[in-house]
Amino acid sequence: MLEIKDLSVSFDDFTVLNDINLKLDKEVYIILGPNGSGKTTLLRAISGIIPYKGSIKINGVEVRSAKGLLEYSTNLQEVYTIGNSVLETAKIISEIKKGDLKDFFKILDYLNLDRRVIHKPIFKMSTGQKALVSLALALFTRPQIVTIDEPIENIDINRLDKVISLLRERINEGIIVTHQKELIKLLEKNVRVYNMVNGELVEDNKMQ
Ligand SMILES: Nc1ncnc2c1ncn2[C@@H]1O[C@H](COP(=O)(O)OP(=O)(O)OP(=O)(O)O)[C@@H](O)[C@H]1O
Repeated sequence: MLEIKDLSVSFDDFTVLNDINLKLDKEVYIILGPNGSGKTTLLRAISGIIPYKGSIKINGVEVRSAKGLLEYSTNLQEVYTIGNSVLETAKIISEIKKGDLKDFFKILDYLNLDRRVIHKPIFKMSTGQKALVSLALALFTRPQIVTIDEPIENIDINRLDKVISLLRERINEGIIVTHQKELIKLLEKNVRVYNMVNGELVEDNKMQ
C-alpha cells in the first residue's frame, strides 16, 4: 500500500506539488498532465530522492528514511547511478531486493536488447536503450509497488507490444506517468486516471 498525506514539494520558493493526498491499495493509477505540472516530481518524491514535506509511506514505512529497502521500484534513471555499469547496478539491486539476476537477463532478451550495452553506465546509452534498461531494472525483482515514468516514449515500434506486455504482467500496484493516453486502453487493466493540475491530482472519470 502506498499512502501519501499532505505532500508538498517546492523548489526555490516555487511550489510544484501542493498538498497531495493519495491512497493506493492494489490499484494502478495513470497520471496525465501538461509538461512541467509535477508528475515526475511526484515519482521522485515517492522514490525518496528529493526532500518533501508531509508523509509518503510504502507498506507503512516512511520512504525518506527507508530508501531502496522497500517492496518498491521505479524506472527513474537517476535512481540507477549505483555501480559503474548497468550490470553492477543490477547485481546490487538483486542483492538488496532479493531478486534473481537471471530475470534481468530474461527481460533484456525478451526486449531484444544487445546484452553488451549493460557493460556501460546508463548515461552512456541511447535514449531508447536507457528507457528499456531502466524498465528492466525496475521490474526484474517483481516489486509489489512500482512507479514508471513515460514507459512507451522513445520505444521503437517492434518493441512496443513487448513493453506493454511487461507492464501488463508485472504492474499490479503503482503509478504510471504518461502523455500517451492510448496506454490506458493498451494496458487492458482496471486503472484509475488522474490529471496533475497546478500541483494537485484530480481524478479523470471520462478517461476510464
Ligand atoms: N530539481 C529541480 N530544481 C528546480 N526546479 C525543478 C526541479 N525539478 C523539477 N523542477 C521544476 O518542477 C516543475 C515540475 O517538473 P516535473 O519534471 O515534475 O514535470 P512533469 O509534469 O513531469 O513534466 P513533463 O511532462 O514535461 O515531463 C517544473 O517547472 C520543473 O522546472
